[in-house]
Amino acid sequence: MKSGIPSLNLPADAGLPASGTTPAAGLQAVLDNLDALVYVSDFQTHELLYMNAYGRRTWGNIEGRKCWQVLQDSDGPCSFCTNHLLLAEDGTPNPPHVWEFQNQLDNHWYQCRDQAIRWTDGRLVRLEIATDITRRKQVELELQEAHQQAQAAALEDELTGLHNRRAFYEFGGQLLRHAKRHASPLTMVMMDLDYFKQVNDTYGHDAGDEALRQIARLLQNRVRESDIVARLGGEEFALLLPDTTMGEAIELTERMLEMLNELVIQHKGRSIRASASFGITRLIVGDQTLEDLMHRADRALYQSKDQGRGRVNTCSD
Ligand SMILES: Nc1nc2c(ncn2[C@@H]2O[C@H](COP(=O)(O)OP(=O)(O)OP(=O)(O)O)[C@@H](O)[C@H]2O)c(=O)[nH]1
Repeated sequence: MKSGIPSLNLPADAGLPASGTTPAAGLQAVLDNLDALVYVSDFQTHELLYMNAYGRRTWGNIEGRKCWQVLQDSDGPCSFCTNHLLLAEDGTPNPPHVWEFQNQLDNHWYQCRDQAIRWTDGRLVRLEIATDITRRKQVELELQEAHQQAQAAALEDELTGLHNRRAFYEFGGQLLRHAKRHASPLTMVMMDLDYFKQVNDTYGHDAGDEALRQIARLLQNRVRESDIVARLGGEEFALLLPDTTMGEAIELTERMLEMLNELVIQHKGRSIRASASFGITRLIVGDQTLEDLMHRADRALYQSKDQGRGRVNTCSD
């Protein structure tokens, strides 16, 4: 089929340049000078019936070719084809469908207005008008990325890379709701380093920071991917362990204490040792919020401190 639109049969008073040109030639000039792709394809066969100069410059010749061959270089109709959205159930045209997508051939982003129209021979065909929105899309994507980074940063403890207090509440709340809904076990471990002030006073604040980083790594390496490890602030850490019974949590915590006691932190040629006190609790009937568990875990933690530090206590009611 020949490209072009001379057969649109527009009336002479169609509001197009009149002097020295036909309406069809004027319309052709308008379409070929548009800063947008305009094409028409057959609904059934996908054969391209028309493409303006903008489209042909980018995607080439359309003679005897289908839209998916010219515009996407694919082996068959595109999975994202919108043809089915352009006609109502009774077969009449729907209002234009407007959407955005990235073209596989030139990698540009386009805003597309797709519409079913009557072609010159009376059949309904697909008309698409697509404008290049790549620059706007790039800005949008950069903003989105910056937003995601800011969101991630807002949930991360800057010193250790663990979750921060805010993330602990946010993700912990989700784990709590899940555990309550499925009646599955959930345990919480609170940990507070012992005599950490002495580490700072003896070795300096930098050394204290390094100790916090290495201890954070030790905790993170001991837990499962589904567990939450957070630095709540200062030298206080918390773990939330889904699908973990009290017995399993005690075993894990005692192992952590052992490893912590064995850990030798090297900083500027000096060896630093650390220890911690722990408090463990589990989800019990009646718990509504994360704070309910935190209060009990804290009680157990302070018992560990009172009893001389470097130990594990539990509180289940
Ligand atoms: N280096 C470093 N030190 C911190 C940080 N946050 C809190 N600290 C220190 O942690 C110490 C906490 O001291 P305390 O609350 O007295 O507790 P502690 O010395 O660990 O004693 P107990 O908890 O009673 O065993 C203080 O010296 C804080 O300055 C941090 O981000 N970096």
